[in-house]
Amino acid sequence: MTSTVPTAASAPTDAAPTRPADSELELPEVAVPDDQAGIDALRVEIDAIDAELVRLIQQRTACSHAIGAARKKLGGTRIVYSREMQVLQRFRVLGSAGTDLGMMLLAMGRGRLGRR
Ligand SMILES: C=C(O[C@@H]1C=C(C(=O)O)C=C[C@H]1O)C(=O)O
Repeated sequence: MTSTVPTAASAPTDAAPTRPADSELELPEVAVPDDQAGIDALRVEIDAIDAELVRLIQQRTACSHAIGAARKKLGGTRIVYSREMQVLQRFRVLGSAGTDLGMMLLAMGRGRLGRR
């Protein structure tokens, strides 16, 4: 049987116009600091962002597990590859590493059942 689990190979590729090259990512302007205090301030911002990202990833994973458990109870499949491809589409704006990030989030959402 052919596996349809999204992989780096099957994930949306560079061929689609919506995935920018890594050098062309659309990022907000952040002024380059000219002293150590400026670097420290940016690190404070990064730490706050990372803490929020961890919280959001925990929430996302819990939501994903809940949907999977509900579908299992209702007699459906735990994994829906067509939906996973839609999810990956959102991460294309972050370039190739963004696709990798989306794949990692999907793997966390699949949990133990998704491991091959
Ligand atoms: C959460 C769902 O179930 C699974 C997990 C997904 C996810 O983590 O985004 C996406 C599709 C499914 O494989 C869903 O169908 O929305």
